[in-house]
Amino acid sequence: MASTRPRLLLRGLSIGGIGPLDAAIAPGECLALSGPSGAGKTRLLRAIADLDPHGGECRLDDRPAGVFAAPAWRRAVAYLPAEPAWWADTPRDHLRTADAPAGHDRLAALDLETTMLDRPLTQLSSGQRQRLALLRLLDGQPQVLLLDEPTANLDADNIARVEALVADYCAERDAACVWVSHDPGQRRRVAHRQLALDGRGRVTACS
Ligand SMILES: Nc1ncnc2c1ncn2[C@@H]1O[C@H](COP(=O)(O)OP(=O)(O)OP(=O)(O)O)[C@@H](O)[C@H]1O
Repeated sequence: MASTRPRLLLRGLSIGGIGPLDAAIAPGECLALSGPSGAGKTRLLRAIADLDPHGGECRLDDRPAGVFAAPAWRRAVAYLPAEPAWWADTPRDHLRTADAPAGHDRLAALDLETTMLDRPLTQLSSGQRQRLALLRLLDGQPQVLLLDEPTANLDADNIARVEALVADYCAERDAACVWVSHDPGQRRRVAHRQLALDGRGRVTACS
């Protein structure tokens, strides 16, 4: 981690009775977020991405979210939903760097064929779409990744590929990551620190 100034700073973040959450995530650092189903993990990620009204403060490199235009904040602090939405027919329509070397490298890193880029999304498996959604997210070159169970539909080999790609991206770009996972083994593998919510959305444990 190149610097001690937080990439992402959260102060008193709350939404619908969930929180408050305070956290400082350094460049290159990954924070795992866990808690029972319904605890509020998704709502907190959406609050950080400024997708829903919330309380508290989020800062990127010490700049408050309020000084960013909403689309700029959401590009820099990018949220990957557990069930990503698609607005066009094929993966290529969503990927700016599909034909660039970096785009090809990332496809290969996730064991995706380039021919897949032109297939209708409706004809791809949920695991293929989940990996493509991660590529779409990285395409925007975010400084913070908010990952909501990004390997939920994947087998062990592809889980390892996703974990490696995210780790490489964060290390290369000094990006921060908040990774929601129900898998304790995955949280230990990917995260430098962990934070847990109880069933009522309060922070109960940090490590
Ligand atoms: N837009 C919303 N407005 C009000 N309540 C909501 C909204 N979205 C979800 N909820 C509720 O807020 C609580 C937290 O939901 P959330 O999706 O954040 O849980 P989660 O911890 O991500 O769960 P899971 O592990 O099952 O994905 C749940 O009780 C849910 O029903």
